[in-house]
Order: sequence, then C-alpha cells, then structure tokens
Amino acid sequence: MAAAIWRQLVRRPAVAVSSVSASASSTMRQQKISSVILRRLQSTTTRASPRSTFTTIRQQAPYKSRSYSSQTPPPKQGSTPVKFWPFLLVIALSSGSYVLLVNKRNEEAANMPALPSPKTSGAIPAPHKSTPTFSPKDVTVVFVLGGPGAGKGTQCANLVRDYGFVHLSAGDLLRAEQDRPGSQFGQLIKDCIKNGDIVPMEVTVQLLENAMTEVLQKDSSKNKFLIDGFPRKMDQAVKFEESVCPAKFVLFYDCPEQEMERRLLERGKTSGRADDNAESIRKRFKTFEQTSMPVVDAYEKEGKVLKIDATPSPVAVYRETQEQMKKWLQ
Ligand SMILES: Nc1ncnc2c1ncn2[C@@H]1O[C@H](COP(=O)(O)OP(=O)(O)O)[C@@H](O)[C@H]1O
Ligand SMILES: O=c1ccn([C@@H]2O[C@H](COP(=O)(O)OP(=O)(O)O)[C@@H](O)[C@H]2O)c(=O)[nH]1
Repeated sequence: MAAAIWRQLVRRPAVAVSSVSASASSTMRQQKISSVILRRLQSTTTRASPRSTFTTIRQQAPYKSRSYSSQTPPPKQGSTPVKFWPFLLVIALSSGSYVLLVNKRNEEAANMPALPSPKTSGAIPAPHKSTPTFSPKDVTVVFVLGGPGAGKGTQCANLVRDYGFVHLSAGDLLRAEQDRPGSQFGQLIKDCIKNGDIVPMEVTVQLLENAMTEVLQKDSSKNKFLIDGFPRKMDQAVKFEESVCPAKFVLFYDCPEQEMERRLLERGKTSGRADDNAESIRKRFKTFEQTSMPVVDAYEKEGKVLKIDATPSPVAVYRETQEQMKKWLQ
C-alpha cells in the first residue's frame, strides 16, 4: 500500500510535465496571463498581506519555466499542503494497521484456553481479575519458603498431620501438569525445572487456584492451605495475593547451601527428580539467591516472616516451627 502511494507520488510530476508540454500553445497563453497577474500582484504587495502574496507567487512561478522547456522542471522551492497529504495518508494507514494488529493480538490472548484443573477435566477461568477469589476471612494461606532441600516438604507433612492444613506444593503441581497428556505447558515446565528457572507465574498461580478451588468445592471446611515452595518470585507473590488470596504469614526455613546440597544429593538417589543432580542444584541455588530471597525480604518488611533455622534435626526444626506459629494461629 505504502509502495503504491509512493509510486503515485513519483509519477505525478511526469504527468504534469507531459500535459503541460502537450498543450504548449495554451500554456504560452497561460504564461502571458501569469506574468500579467504576477506584475499586478507585485504592484499590490503593499496592500496584500505579505505572507499570502509570497505563497501565491511561488505557486504561479513553476508554470512559467515549464511551458518552454522539455527538461524535468527543477524541484519546487518551499512546501505546500498538496505535498504533505500523501505522507499524512501513509502515516494514518500505518497507524490504523498497527491498531488493528494490536487489537487482534489482545483478542487472541483473551481467548487463550484456561488451564484445566489437574485432577478434573472442567476448565476453571484464568484469574484475570483484581479482586481475590478467596477472602482471607474464609481461607487461610501460609506460604512455606526456603532454599531447595531446606526441608519445606518435610515440615509441611508434620503441619498437615497436627493442624489440619491442606498441603499444596507448587513444584508437585507443576510436575503433575508437566506429565499431563496434552498439556500445552509440559515442555516449558520441564525445561524450567531442569534449569532451575521459575515457570511463568500465570501457569503456577492458575494451578494453585485450581487446586484450592477443587479442595474447597469438595469440603468447604478444608480452608487452611500451606503453599509450599511458592512464591519464588515477586511477580508471583503480587499476582497470587491480588487474584487468589492474600497470605496470612510466611514460614521461612533458613539453611546453608552446603547442607542443602548434601540433602538434595542424598534425596536424588531415590527421588527420580530431573533436578536433583549437581548441575541443576547449582542453578537452583543461584535462582533462589537472586530471585526468591527478595520475596522473603519483601514479606519480612511487612513483618509476616517466621524465620526458622532449618539446620538441626527434623524434630528440632518442627518444634521451633510450632513455637513460632503459636502467636499466629491463636
Ligand atoms: N532437618 C533435616 N535434617 C536433615 N535432613 C533433612 C531435614 N529436613 C529434611 N531433610 C531431608 O532433606 C531432603 C530434602 O528435604 P525436603 O523436605 O524434600 O526439602 P524441600 O521440600 O525444601 O526441597 C529430604 O531427603 C529430607 O528427608
Ligand atoms: O512456584 C514455583 C515453584 C517451583 N517451580 C519450579 O519447580 C522446581 C522445583 O521446586 P520444588 O519446590 O518442587 O523443589 P525444591 O527446589 O524446593 O526442592 C523449581 O526449581 C522451579 O523450577 C517454579 O517454577 N515455580
């Protein structure tokens, strides 16, 4: 389209020149008339506005030289509105096409299929909303954070047994989605887990919301959730709190890397997990330091973090957990 308009623009002067040459005698007459008008205008410049006079003279002048020359006329000096409209047209058409393209993309994104619930075939709409699905008055959410191998899963099992929490491990939900036949996110999740990267938050937040909804639909009294290994990145924390449910507090299991590595390599002997190997462990530690610790720091500033030393035995760690949780669960 732009090229066609450009071709038209390039052709225009040639057409003008040929038609002028073809009617040389009539333009000779025009030349005489023009020069008379010119002289009259020049003689009236004191009466006319200087600007309009200047424009009128410039518009008349080129015809004078073309009428007797077969050469391409020299380019017009200055500019007139006639020269600008095709460019404005090109810009308007380009902007219009761009707006159409953006609208089409937005429509496509809005029509993206929602993730099906991991255990049911019914699709639950994605959380495109600014008010949380669950109110903290009806549902308790506790985030469980800590480096890979810090002992989060081990302590969650104790809390489920003694406090009636429902345990939702973000890692387990992602692994289940990765293995679900037909999942459009399977390969993406697999790659992220192997490289110790964080899966895009929309996927994880949706899986967690699906799982919570499913539990509550079956039994509305099961309304206390331990969300293990999540949020690992600030965007996940923000999205979950604004679209699913604000968290009550955060359990943070603090463990040195050397100890976590030892535990993970030991776990790797039987876990069958693709990321319990030396190379993935190194990458997971890096992601934890750079991406997940800022989440812990942010919640710490809000006074919501219970920091627990995870180096002692599992029993000792659990005792400390219970002690610290007392004031939050009264
Ligand atoms: N306090 C602890 N002391 C020693 N080993 C532990 C302790 N807590 C957990 N483990 C072991 O370390 C490994 C990692 O624990 P896990 O709970 O799976 O960690 P995470 O969920 O944080 O990755 C498991 O094999 C577990 O049995
Ligand atoms: O919110 C989450 C939680 C987990 N993961 C991915 O799942 C992996 C395993 O997480 P999990 O909590 O199961 O294990 P951990 O590393 O704590 O032992 C992580 O390294 C990430 O690649 C993720 O992308 N987002």
